[in-house]
Amino acid sequence: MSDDMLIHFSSNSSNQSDQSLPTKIAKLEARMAGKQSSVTAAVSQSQQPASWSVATKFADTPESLPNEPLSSDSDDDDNGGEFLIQANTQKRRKFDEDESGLVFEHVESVTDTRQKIVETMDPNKVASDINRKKQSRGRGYSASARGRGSRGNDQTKIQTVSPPNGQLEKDLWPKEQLRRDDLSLLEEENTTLREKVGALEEALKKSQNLTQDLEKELKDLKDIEQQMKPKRIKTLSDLLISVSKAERQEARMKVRQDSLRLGNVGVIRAGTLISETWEDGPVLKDLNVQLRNLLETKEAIERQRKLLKKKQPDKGDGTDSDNGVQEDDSLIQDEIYKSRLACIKREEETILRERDRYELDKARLIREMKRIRDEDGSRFNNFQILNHRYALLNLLGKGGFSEVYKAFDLVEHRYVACKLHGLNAQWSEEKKQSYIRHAIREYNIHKSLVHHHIVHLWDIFEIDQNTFCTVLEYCSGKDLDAVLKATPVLPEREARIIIVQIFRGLVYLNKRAQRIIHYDLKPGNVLFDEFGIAKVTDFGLSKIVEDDVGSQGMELTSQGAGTYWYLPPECFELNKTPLISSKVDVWSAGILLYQMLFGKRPFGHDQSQERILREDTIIKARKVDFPSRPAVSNEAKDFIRRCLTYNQAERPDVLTIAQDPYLTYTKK
Ligand SMILES: Nc1ncnc2c1ncn2[C@@H]1O[C@H](COP(=O)(O)OP(=O)(O)OP(=O)(O)O)[C@@H](O)[C@H]1O
Repeated sequence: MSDDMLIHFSSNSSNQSDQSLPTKIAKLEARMAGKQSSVTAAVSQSQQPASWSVATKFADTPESLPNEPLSSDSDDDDNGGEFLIQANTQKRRKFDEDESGLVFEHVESVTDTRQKIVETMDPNKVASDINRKKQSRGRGYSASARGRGSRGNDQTKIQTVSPPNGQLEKDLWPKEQLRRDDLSLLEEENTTLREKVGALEEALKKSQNLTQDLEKELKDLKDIEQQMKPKRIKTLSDLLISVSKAERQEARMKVRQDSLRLGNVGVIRAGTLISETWEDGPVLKDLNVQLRNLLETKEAIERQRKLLKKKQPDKGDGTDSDNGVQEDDSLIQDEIYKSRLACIKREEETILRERDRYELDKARLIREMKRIRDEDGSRFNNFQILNHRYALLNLLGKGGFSEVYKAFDLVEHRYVACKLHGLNAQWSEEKKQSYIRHAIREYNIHKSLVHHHIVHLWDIFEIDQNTFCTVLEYCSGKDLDAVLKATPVLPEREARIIIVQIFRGLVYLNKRAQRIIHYDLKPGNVLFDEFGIAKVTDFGLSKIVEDDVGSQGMELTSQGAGTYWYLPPECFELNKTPLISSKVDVWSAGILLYQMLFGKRPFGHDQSQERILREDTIIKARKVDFPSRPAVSNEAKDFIRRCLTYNQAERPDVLTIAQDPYLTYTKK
């Protein structure tokens, strides 16, 4: 603040607009010089604080000025003024010193006063207020200083023109006047500031009250929210439950309707043995009847054609014209039979296609029936809320040791898939522990994976001694297994984009610091989200590739696990412990692509797992053959050949094959 004041003062002293003032004073002094003592001139001079700089300028050049007093006759001359000022130089210097001291006194007193005010005020608000005030005061002060300056000039004029009595005493008058002016100004400012401080304190008090009110309101709202939370959760889960119940009802109704058409599972008793068998529904029976009818018609027509051929007259019998007419007729008749046979063939093809569709519908129906039966038999089918946040809804499917439920995360407000791992109560403690260790290992691998083409694992928790749950990203689309059951052959374009996404996920697994071999890539482990994005899941058999693994790969410790149609020959090596690498996944992906394009697996398609092992099907899988239909591009076939390279050393690994042109898309 004192700096500020100094700036005012210095700017006040330097911003003198009336440069002619010293000249005027000098003239007056010169006029008076002859009649009055030089003291008067000094008084006039000292009354001009506003003209320091100019005075100093003059004082700086004393040698250029003559020393003798000038006559009043010559005082109209500008130079005359200069001479007089020169004569008063010493006095002026003294005044300058005094005035400077005075100014600094004022500055200090102003600084002190403002300091006291500041101390009584709120530091932040007041600081800004004072800043604002400083600026306005700065402006005001300058103006008043200028005002003072001009008043000083006026006084100078008055004094000069009609000097007051006792001129020597009047030497001190301007200083006193200045002090009084400043003091009254400061008092004025002080009062204003006090008023403002009062107003600010009032405002502060109000805002403090307001803050208190708002804090209380916030607390009340939080309390209400806390009270409402269980209600909200209840409402939400009730809604979810009613939707799920409706879905369950609809699913069962659809199964009932479909089974009326497609068939049902019946029970057969053979002594004490009860087994289930599929009983075809009327749709298949109808189709079969139609096929049989068509076959009978076809046979009848064939018979007619044979008869016609027999009836055809030998050439040369009868008249030419008769022969000609008969020949014409029989040709037409034969053409009619042929046309009818072609029509029957088309009808047959349509019915056969319908029968294929029936088989797919039947498989889907059996799958859905099984799901419903599993859901009905599940102990988690009564809409429980697990871990205080996951509302279990409907069963998605049942695996070897687990049930997967669609669920709703009441905290994150999103659908999830809850995989409930149940330990068999009959298992030994050792087996249970081994299963848990295995699941924890899977969890630890899976939870660290965050990628667009890998199903995300959100959570894991224990339900009871024999059950725990993993919470996964929910994929509302079908899995690839279900897709291929419904449509065994996919158009190449669709198959290609699926395999591209699977490789993206695999590349991610191989670019991490801790590389991972999935080891169980199969259609059931490729899921689709609502947008059709393919995601790899199930890391139950995955292997972490340790850093010190050699170029040939790591030892396969869990030989025998996995789904044999999709595993490469090295996994069936019996003479030594197999060494495996990401090339296992490359082989599996090649099988997947083949299956999507041709509707079957290239090796051991119709064989059971046990038969594949027994007959060394994969160990013999040295060459891949492609059916002639459906038509598939050579690029796709070459890519599959590269993936299914028998020799592990020659087969590309994931990062190498990821560069393959078949997996890259460029704008055409
Ligand atoms: N994240 C998920 N989102 C949606 N559906 C899922 C999810 N995970 C699994 N499913 C579905 O749940 C069903 C059972 O899955 P699970 O992984 O337990 O079965 P599986 O792979 O057939 O069995 P296993 O793991 O014993 O081989 C499958 O139909 C699968 O499509």
